[in-house]
Amino acid sequence: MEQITLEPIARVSGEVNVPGSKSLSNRALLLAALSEGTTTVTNLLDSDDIRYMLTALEELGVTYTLNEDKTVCEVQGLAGGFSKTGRLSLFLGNAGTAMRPLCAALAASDVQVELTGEPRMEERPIRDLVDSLRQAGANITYVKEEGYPPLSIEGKMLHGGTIDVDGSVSSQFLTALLMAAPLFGDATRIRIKGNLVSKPYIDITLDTMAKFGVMVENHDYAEFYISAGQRYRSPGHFMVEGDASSASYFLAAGAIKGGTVRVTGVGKDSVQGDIRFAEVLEKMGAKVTWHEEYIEVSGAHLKSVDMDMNHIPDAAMTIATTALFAEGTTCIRNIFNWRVKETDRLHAMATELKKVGAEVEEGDDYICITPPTSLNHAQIDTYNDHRIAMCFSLVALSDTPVTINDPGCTAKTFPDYFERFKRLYSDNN
Ligand SMILES: O=C(O)C1=C[C@@H](OP(=O)(O)O)[C@@H](O)[C@H](O)C1
Ligand SMILES: C=C(OP(=O)(O)O)C(=O)O
Repeated sequence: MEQITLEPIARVSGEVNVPGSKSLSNRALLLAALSEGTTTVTNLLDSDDIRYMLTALEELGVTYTLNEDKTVCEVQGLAGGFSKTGRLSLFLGNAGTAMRPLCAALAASDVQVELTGEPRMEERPIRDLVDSLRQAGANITYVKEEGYPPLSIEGKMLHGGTIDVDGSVSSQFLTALLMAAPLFGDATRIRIKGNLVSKPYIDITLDTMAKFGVMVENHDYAEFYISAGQRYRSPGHFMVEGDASSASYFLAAGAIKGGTVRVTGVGKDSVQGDIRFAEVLEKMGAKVTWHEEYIEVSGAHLKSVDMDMNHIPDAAMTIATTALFAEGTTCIRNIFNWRVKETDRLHAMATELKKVGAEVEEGDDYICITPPTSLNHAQIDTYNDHRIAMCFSLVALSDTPVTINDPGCTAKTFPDYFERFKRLYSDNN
């Protein structure tokens, strides 16, 4: 197994431009494919999750060209759903933003397809989405275990109407329904059951749909209405913002060992909820400058926080390792769905934080972290979870090295993370 050891880092400062947002890249590619007209997507993320979407679209008959560094993609829209004869099998790795939205769009298309993924994808729930699509008439069956991929889909015209969806496990189910709704035969009313999690991702969905010409009525995140007859139309050009979750590691580094770190590619008006990670750093005592073009963080004495972080589930993991540098006990609450992502993140984070010496309380839906007086040098297991690899790189901002097992797992969303992280301190140490 590959490993990387980061030696203690005395100081960080400088500017980092983060790669394109995973959430926006996969939404834009799918909607460009369903649109009338050609869309040029720029600042596209080049990572595993996006490659799975691109490969699936190609196999579904979508024509596109990619530039050399794969950050510009010109997509010829289909002006409606997918249509392909013969049975297809599409492998989607562990990309939730490909599996869930494609499931809905394909259920409403003229295709016969099996959706498969990595072993962990077969443990990630999808029942709430399948149940809601079945209300619209979808024909989807579970190939192995009930409620989980792989899925066999006999696509057909879905009727829309009133659909209930449980939003308490993943917002991606609602995102998938919303994006597919313009393919349905009728107007669609979506009613949310349970407490909708990760709400800001719905804002990303609605904003992207609006850029592709489809308007959704949002009744306080409890009910959504998509009127009949709306069709996706290419905006011509779609610029993907930098990834706000990827920004969190650099911003946290600035708060812990700045100097000042400026992250460009995302700014105060970003559509991504994860920019609110910087508000948590502010609460912990860091100085944050919010600009249209960048977010900048300077180091300070950090103190603990006790917060509901349901709105920033991905960036909240970065708070768990930032907590190692804060005075007092930090609690991250209302994060039950950490357990159904790339790994059981609640348990994995608790296990790895204990290895570096932290005192950790792992609750059903929360984690509390009390830092030790000095950190241990540990080998961090990453469970094929890119975010565990990235957030534990922050341990090197102490006076102890850190060894990260399988650092290549960052390829899911940030293939050259460790090179970019090193650039922040190689000029300063
Ligand atoms: O819609 C999206 O782009 C995402 C939604 C979130 O998932 P949940 O809604 O399952 O929390 C987030 O964790 C994931 O990385 C991306
Ligand atoms: C939860 C994540 O991914 P996915 O889009 O596969 O759900 C993530 O990137 O942290």
